[in-house]
Amino acid sequence: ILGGYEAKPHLRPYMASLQLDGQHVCGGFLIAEQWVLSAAHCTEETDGRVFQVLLGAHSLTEPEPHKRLYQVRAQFPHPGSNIHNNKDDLLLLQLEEKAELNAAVQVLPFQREDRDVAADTVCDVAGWGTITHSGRRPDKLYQVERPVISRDVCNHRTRHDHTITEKMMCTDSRRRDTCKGDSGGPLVCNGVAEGVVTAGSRVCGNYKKPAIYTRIAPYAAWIDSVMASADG
Ligand SMILES: CC(C)CC(=O)Nc1cccc(-c2cccc(CN)c2)c1
Repeated sequence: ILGGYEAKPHLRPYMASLQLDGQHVCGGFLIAEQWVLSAAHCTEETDGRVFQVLLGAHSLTEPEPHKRLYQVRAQFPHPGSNIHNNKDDLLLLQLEEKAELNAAVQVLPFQREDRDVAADTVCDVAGWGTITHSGRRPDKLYQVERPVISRDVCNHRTRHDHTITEKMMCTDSRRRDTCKGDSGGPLVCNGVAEGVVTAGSRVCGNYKKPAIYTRIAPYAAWIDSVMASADG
């Protein structure tokens, strides 16, 4: 998160850190007791290894009462996701067991009504992604508030040049922005997860490249079907 600030500990009890060998790779969030939603492109540099999911954390390294690392039983990237574009950039992770819910571990509801969030709506996004242009990685969760910008503005030739589909949304990226390691985290508007951070042009804090999110509502049926099929 660029231009943001340290979050209040455990006020975002749905936040997950997707880790490999104890290293934070991407964000994610708890959408059901045994399910975390993240971004498919987070699996690009894992060469087939399965993530571990840290829940209940504020600091990535310090011991905290409700902090717990969960094994992942299965990972389900959206079938339409690919490395060449940001389309269908969603990843469902089934935990090895149901997460123990408590003050620091809670589910976040996601938007099921497929309607655009109005431009200028101020939403918030959090993550353990880089907090400086030089790539400094924080130990604590950071957050930032960002206004939604219209798809027309985001699709302007000088911005994302008509690559933003109706299943994506954008927020202003002037100075304050998402960055490497924030992918997979939720864009929360009025207490509901409306989007999932995607890397997009992989630049950060440049107003010409607004932050891009996969809108969740268009994928509600896919999410429900995967959870139902795998839960048995
Ligand atoms: C395997 C993956 C972690 C590789 C990857 O995603 N790299 C990477 C590099 C630079 C910026 C970003 C990035 C993320 C989220 C939002 C944005 C743009 N606001 C950029 C992402």
